[in-house]
Amino acid sequence: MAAPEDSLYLGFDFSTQQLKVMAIDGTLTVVHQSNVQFDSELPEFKTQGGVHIHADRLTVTSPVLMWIQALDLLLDKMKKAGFDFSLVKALSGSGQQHGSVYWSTGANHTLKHLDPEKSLGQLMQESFAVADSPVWMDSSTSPQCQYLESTLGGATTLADITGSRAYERFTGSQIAKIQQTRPDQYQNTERISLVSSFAASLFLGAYAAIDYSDGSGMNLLDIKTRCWSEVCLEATGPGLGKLLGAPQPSTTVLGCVSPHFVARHGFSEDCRVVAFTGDNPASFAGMGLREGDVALSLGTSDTVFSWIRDPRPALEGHVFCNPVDWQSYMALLCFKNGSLTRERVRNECAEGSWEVFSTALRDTPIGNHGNIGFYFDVVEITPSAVGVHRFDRHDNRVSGFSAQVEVRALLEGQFLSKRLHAERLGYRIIPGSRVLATGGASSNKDILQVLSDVFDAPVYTKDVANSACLGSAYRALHGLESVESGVPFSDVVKNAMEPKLAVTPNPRAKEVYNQTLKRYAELEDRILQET
Ligand SMILES: O=C(CO)[C@@H](O)[C@H](O)CF
Repeated sequence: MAAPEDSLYLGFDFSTQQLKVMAIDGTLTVVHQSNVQFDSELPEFKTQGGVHIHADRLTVTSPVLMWIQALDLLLDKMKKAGFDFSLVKALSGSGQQHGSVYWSTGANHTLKHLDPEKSLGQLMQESFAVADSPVWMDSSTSPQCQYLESTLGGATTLADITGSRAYERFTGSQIAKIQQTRPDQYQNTERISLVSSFAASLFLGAYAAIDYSDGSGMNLLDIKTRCWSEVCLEATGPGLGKLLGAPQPSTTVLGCVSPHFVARHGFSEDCRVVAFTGDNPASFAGMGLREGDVALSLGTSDTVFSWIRDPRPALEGHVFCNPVDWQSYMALLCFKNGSLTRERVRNECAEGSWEVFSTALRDTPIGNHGNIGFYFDVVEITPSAVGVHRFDRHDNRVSGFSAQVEVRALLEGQFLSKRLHAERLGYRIIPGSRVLATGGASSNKDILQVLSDVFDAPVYTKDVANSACLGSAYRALHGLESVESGVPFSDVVKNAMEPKLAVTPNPRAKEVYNQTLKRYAELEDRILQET
């Protein structure tokens, strides 16, 4: 039996700007990392931030052959660094969500007969009916979104089935646009993959299934039956079910790595390929979330992941099948007004100093004397609103707060919004619930104290750089072990770097914020009606 440190597990992340890889051993220790930056290392594709923004400023694509050549480059880099591929027992990965790849007729045969004497870039030049894959930054498919929602009977019906209302970046509308505007290329397509299942297909040497979790980001999968929704397929394009193949659980071991990788790079022929998934589901796995947990990534925009068992899809946010527990779900909410808004208020109300900002939080009471603020410097995603709106304890609009009250109103408002919208999607604070905070603001304990008080839960911090890669490597290990023993993911990662307890909620906070949350929801509705 190989010692744990002699067995390696790989996690790849085909993200927007780069291709990354992380290797862990059987003790979950990271033993190797590498990456390929698309713009600088594959300049012949002339991308900016890994994409091409077209003249209409709405269409955004990435060259699929760039992703393929990046994989050739990355594996060569690893070999030059002395990485021993023969120790890899399983690999998995992730891809930017919603992007789509259109394999041309005959590509499956090419995948099954990859000459190890040649690179993937040389072998797959003619394998794609669409050279420029639409990616998640595209917003050119509003007509297709409107058609899909109206065909389904409205946004709410579509959200109830697929976990989200129609979004321009979601794959269903992107496929519909290709079919309508490039019928010859659609006709020459024998398979459609997501970026995640496209990457898995390269390693597998055959078309890989779309997994339930990343498939939830297409407006095509019924997230309760985990099958394609026939009505959504019919509203999108002819013969689409056959082109997509059947979706599979995210824990599926798809098979062994293609002979191309054995002969060309020295992989073991027994190395298993575990289904790839979306970057956010992979990050969810990398953070080691468990039922009742909610994770906040506090960055330029703030992202909220929560583990939910009973989903309540809404017109905001997204419910995806859970990548590590096929009977559960994960919710994803995006908030555009994040750190830039926090920095603006720090500059205007705290002399540009985080220390003065923290003092303001320590010197103002829980509940902020009933003052509530909404700070949408740019058009917010959740909810769709804009502008700064302030209310006093009697729900009267006011034009301003004192500097210290403004600082607390900003943070209470941002965290009340996150709790309100997460609960609307089905998140529930249960005994043992944890808030996991990552990103820049998670280093400020006074900010975390407000977060802990609003959620009435302890806040932990965890350095989750490259969480999508790490989550993919964990999933590779779990996929292999679950075949042999059915062990749950949480058992496989239980020795992973435990998050660090940062703060616990003030006992008085629960009563205050349960009341404030109701007022916040009513005032948000008022803003939405007025604007
Ligand atoms: O569109 C998104 C999620 O819905 C983005 O987070 C992409 O997954 C980034 F690749």
